[in-house]
Amino acid sequence: MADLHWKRIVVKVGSALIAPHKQGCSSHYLLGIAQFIANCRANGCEVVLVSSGSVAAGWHRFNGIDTPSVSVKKAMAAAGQADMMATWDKLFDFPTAQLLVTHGDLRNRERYISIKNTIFSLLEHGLLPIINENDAVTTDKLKVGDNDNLSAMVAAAADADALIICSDVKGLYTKNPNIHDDAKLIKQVSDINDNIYSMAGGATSDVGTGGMRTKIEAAEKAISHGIETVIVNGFDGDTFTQLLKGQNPGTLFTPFEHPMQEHLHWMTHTSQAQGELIVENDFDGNLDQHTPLTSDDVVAVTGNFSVGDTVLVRKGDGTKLAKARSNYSSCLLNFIAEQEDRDFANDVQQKTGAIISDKNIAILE
Ligand SMILES: Nc1ncnc2c1ncn2[C@@H]1O[C@H](COP(=O)(O)OP(=O)(O)O)[C@@H](O)[C@H]1O
Ligand SMILES: N[C@@H](CCC(=O)OP(=O)(O)O)C(=O)O
Repeated sequence: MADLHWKRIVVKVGSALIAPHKQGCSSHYLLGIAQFIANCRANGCEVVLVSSGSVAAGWHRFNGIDTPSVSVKKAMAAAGQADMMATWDKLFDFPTAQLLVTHGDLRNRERYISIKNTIFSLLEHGLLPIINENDAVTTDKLKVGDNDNLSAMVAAAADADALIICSDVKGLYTKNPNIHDDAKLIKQVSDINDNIYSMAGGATSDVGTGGMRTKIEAAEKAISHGIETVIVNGFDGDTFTQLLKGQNPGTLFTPFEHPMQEHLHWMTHTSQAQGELIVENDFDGNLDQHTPLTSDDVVAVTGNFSVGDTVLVRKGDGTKLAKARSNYSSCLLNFIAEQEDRDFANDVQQKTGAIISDKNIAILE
C-alpha cells in the first residue's frame, strides 16, 4: 500500500461497532470511522459507507428477547435502521443518504444499473451514501444475507479502488482469535485458496453475521474486480491513522492485476447463476457472435429462474461456456423442450426471441 492513493473507497462497518452492547446505537466507535471518512473526502477520495447494525440497534426495543426469530429480527431491523442512520448523520457536517437494497435488486441488471447511477449521483453531489440490506422486507430467496458480501457488490458497482472492512478483530488470523490464544494475524493474502477459507470461522457474536468466512468471500469478489481489500479493527483509532498514511493495519488482500470484465464480474459475483442451460458436448456455436442458442441445442435445464435472471451455459461434460441473462424462464424453456412438435417449439422461439441475448453474455475461457 502506498499513501492514500485511492480515488473512491467503500467502508463497511460491522454491527458491534454501531450498537456494541445491543443497547441502542453508540457513537463511541463511530467517531474515529467518521473522522476517517471526512479525512478521505477532504483528500479527494470519495466514500461509500456500507453500514450494518439495524438489528443490533433495534434489539433493545424488544424487551427480554434473547434469541429472536427471523420475523422478530426483521422487526428489529425496521426499528433500528432509522436510529442507525441518525447516529451516523450526527457525526458528519455533510449530508448523508440512505439506500436499502436486497439481492433481488442487485441481481436484476436494470435495477443494478439504477443503484449504480444513484450512488454516482449522490457522490457527484457531495452526499455520503449509506447502504444496508433491506432486512425488514427481504426473504431467504432474495437476500444477500450478510453485509460483507454486500459491501463487495457495492464496491464493484461503485467502481471503487478499495474496500475497507471494519470489524471487531484486527484482520484474518490463522484461527479465531476469540477462541484461540495462539492465533496469529496474517498481514497479507495474495491468493485466496482453500487454506485461507479453512482458517475463517463464523461469527461469535449474536448480531454479527457470517464471521470471517463472509469477509473472505467479500475479499474474493472485490479483488477479482481489481479492488484492494483490507480487514481492519474498527475499535482501534490507530487503524485509521495508519490507513491515512497508506499503511496496512490489518489484513490486506491484493487485487488481481487483470480484473474480470465488468459484465462477467457482475454475473459471477453479484447476480450469480440461478440455473443452468446444458448443451450437447459437441456444441460449437459462438455464443457471443450472434449465433443464437436454440432449444434444439439445449439438452437440459436446471434450477428455477425467471426472465432476466443469470444462467450458466455449460456442456454436459461440465465445460463452462458462458454466463448469460436468460430471456426465458426455466418453466418456459422446459415446456418448449418437452414439445414433440418442433415446429411449434420453433414458432414460440421466433415470437419470443433469442433464449439468451448477445448483449448480456460473458464468455468463460
Ligand atoms: N480466522 C479468524 N480470524 C479472525 N476472526 C475470526 C476468524 N474466524 C472466525 N472469526 C470471528 O469473526 C468475527 C468477526 O465477524 P463478525 O462477528 O461477523 O463481525 P462484523 O460484525 O464485524 O461483521 C470475529 O469476532 C471472530 O469471532
Ligand atoms: N443488515 C444487517 C447486518 C448484517 C451483517 O452482515 O452484520 P455484520 O456481520 O455485523 O456486518 C443489519 O443491519 O443488522
